[in-house]
Amino acid sequence: MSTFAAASRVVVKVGSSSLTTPDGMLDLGSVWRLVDVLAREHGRGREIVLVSSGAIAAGLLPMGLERRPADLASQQAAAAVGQGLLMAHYQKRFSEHGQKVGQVLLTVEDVTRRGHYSNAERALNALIGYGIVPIVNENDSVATHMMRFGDNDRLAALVAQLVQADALVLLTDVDALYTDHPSRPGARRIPVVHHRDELLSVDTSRTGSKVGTGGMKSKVEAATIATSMGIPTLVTSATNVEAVLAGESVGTRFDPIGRRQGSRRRWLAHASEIRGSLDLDAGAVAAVVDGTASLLPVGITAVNGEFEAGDPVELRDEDGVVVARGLVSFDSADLRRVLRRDSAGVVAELGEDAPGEAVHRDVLVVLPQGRRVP
Ligand SMILES: Nc1ncnc2c1ncn2[C@@H]1O[C@H](COP(=O)(O)OP(=O)(O)O)[C@@H](O)[C@H]1O
Ligand SMILES: N[C@@H](CCC(=O)OP(=O)(O)O)C(=O)O
Repeated sequence: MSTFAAASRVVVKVGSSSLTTPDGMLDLGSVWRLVDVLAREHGRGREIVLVSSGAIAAGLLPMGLERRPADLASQQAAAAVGQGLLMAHYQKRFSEHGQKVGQVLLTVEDVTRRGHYSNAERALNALIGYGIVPIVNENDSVATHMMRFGDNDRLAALVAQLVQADALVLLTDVDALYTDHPSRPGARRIPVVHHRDELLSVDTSRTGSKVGTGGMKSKVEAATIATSMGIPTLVTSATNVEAVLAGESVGTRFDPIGRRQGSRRRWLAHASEIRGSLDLDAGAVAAVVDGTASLLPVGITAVNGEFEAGDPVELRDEDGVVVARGLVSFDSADLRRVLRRDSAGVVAELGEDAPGEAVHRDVLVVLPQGRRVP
C-alpha cells in the first residue's frame, strides 16, 4: 500500500486558491467537497489534522472588499471576520458527517519556540485523542509583520512535525510541481522528488494564484522541512485529495530524507531556505556560539538581503563564515534602522512594540564547526 494510503495520522493543508472562486471569494462547494473526503477518511479511523487557509478570503465579502487587501491591518481585520465564518462552514459540514472540529490558531512562536510548542502539541494531541478534527490556521489577527508565516505551507510542515504525522499533503490549485511555471512552454510535471538536488533546476519563482501568498516556492520549502524530519509529503490539487488518500500516484511526492522524530531545530539547520544574512561583531559571535544568548541588534554590523520578520537568516562572523542560523524577528528594513543600537536605542527608533532580540535563542541553531560555510 502506498505511504499516503497507509498513513494513519495525516496533516492536510489546503490553500486559499483551492477554497475560492475566480473572483477571490470563499467557494462553499470546494469547502464541502474537501470536508466530505476528509470526514469519510476520519470516519474510517484515520486521524486528520486540517491546516486551512481562507480566512482572509472569507472576510472579503462581509467587509465589502473586492480583493485581498495589501496592507497588514486590513488583512488582519478580514482574517478576524473570515476565520469565524470559515470555521462555521467547516463545523456545519463535518457535523453532517457526525464529526466534531476544533479551531487551533497558531503563531510562528507557537510552533518554533520551545516553551510554546509544547502547548500547541498538547492541545493538538488532546483534540486528536478525543476524536476531533483540529482545524489549524495562522493567528492572522495577532501575527504582526514582525513575526509571521504569511502562507500556511511552512506552518503545516511544522504542525506535521508537532503531531508526528505519518504524512503531509499540501493541496493547491495545480496538480503537481512542474519544472517551471505550468503556463510556460516545456514545463513538465515532476512525479517524485527523491533528493533536494533534484530541485536545483526547478523554477518556482513565478507567482501563484491571486489569493494564495507563498506560491509553489513555499510548498517546496514546506516539503523540504517535512521530509528532512522524516515525513513524506505530497503536493497536488485539492480535487485530487481523494486519490491521494487512496494511494493513487498523483501530484508530486517528496520522499523523506531524514529520520522521523527529528530534532525540533533541525529544519532550521538543514532545511529552511535562507532569505538573508546578518554580519556579527566578535562579541556577538562569541555570545551566540559559545553561550546560550539571543542575538541583539547591538551586535549586528550589517544586514544582507531583503527578508520579512520570521524568515530564516544566516549569522556570519567577521570573516564571513556562517556560524548559525535563526528566525529573524525584524524585517530587513527595520533591522537596518537599528543596527548597533542597544535596547533603548531600538525602542527610540521603532517604538515599544519592537522585539527585544534580533534572533531569539529559541529559534537559533549554532552550526557545528564542520558544517560552517565560508
Ligand atoms: N514550478 C511550478 N510548478 C507548479 N506551480 C507553480 C510553479 N511555479 C509557480 N507555480 C504557481 O504556484 C501556484 C500555487 O501557489 P499559491 O497560489 O500560493 O497556492 P495556495 O493558495 O494553494 O497556497 C500555482 O497556481 C502556480 O501558478
Ligand atoms: N492565514 C491566511 C492564509 C494566507 C494564504 O493565502 O495562504 P496560502 O493560500 O496557503 O498561500 C488566511 O487564512 O487567509
